[in-house]
Amino acid sequence: MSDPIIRIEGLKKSYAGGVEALKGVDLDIEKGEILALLGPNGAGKTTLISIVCGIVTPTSGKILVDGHDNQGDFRAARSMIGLVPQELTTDAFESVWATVSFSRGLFGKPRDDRKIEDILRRLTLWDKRKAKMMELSGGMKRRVMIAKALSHEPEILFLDEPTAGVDVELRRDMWELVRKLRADGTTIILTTHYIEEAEEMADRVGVIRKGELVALGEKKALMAQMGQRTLKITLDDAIAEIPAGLAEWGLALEDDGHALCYRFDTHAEHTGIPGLMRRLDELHICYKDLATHQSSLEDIFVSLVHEERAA
Ligand SMILES: Nc1ncnc2c1ncn2[C@@H]1O[C@H](COP(=O)(O)OP(=O)(O)OP(=O)(O)O)[C@@H](O)[C@H]1O
Repeated sequence: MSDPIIRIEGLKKSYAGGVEALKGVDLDIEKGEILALLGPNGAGKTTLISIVCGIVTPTSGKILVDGHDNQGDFRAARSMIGLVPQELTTDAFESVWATVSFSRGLFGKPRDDRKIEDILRRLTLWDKRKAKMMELSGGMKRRVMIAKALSHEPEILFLDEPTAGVDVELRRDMWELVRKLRADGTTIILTTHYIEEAEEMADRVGVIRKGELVALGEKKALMAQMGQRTLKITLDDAIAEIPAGLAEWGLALEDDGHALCYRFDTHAEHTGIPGLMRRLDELHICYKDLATHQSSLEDIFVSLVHEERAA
């Protein structure tokens, strides 16, 4: 495998108040991938992004962006990165065109109107180029934030909660846009609270909890590795409660008593399924369908966050 485009080593951050926002994160980000960082509020996602983008200083640790140390060689490292922050920060009285082209200048890139036009067209903002920021809808403002972040042609784009508070339609538009950017070769790191977003978009998913990266992997592998399966047994006749004779399987009664659900670990030596089927026969509980499904990323995420509460 080629060198990662971003290498994060032993990253720690303690804020002045004593909050340990990152407790030693190691993470390699591959060129061209979409990596989704999931985590509950306050897990440290924004801190991680802000340090990589040079907005927050780490307490310790090292970050290389395409081999450039983001402290020792900050300008080279930062020029490769575009950041779309959570907050929409633009000048209300500026036009879309000025906002985006000014941003390019900030990175010392020579003026290139064709490039700005190209970016605005890709983000379907061309028709709005003369509009003032304050005249735009929330969704358009978000697009301008992305256009700004792309204005200096970065190879890496960080999106901090790109779809927080946007409606479903706009969220799908954003996903489409992110896919297009990836197809053009941009590496994308996004943080999100929406599991659906990670499931839909990401090649790899990282879960951050209390300043630590507690899970990281290819989306499908992560689901297979951490997931459990559920066996759903659809009964001929509904039952009011789970018979005592089935207690050891810890079943759940669903669909108004028409289905029994059994969660099992795919990696366990004994799944418990043969015994369960025998017991159903013994109890004369007849069923008409059996189906299993893999637990979703959401199930995995909820169980990780649950561990946090239990800890
Ligand atoms: N400037 C700051 N000063 C002190 N503490 C901070 C500062 N910024 C963040 N924190 C704390 O660091 C921890 C991590 O915050 P961070 O914003 O990185 O989390 P997050 O995962 O991005 O959360 P969210 O999903 O809510 O955006 C939190 O406990 C937060 O209160």
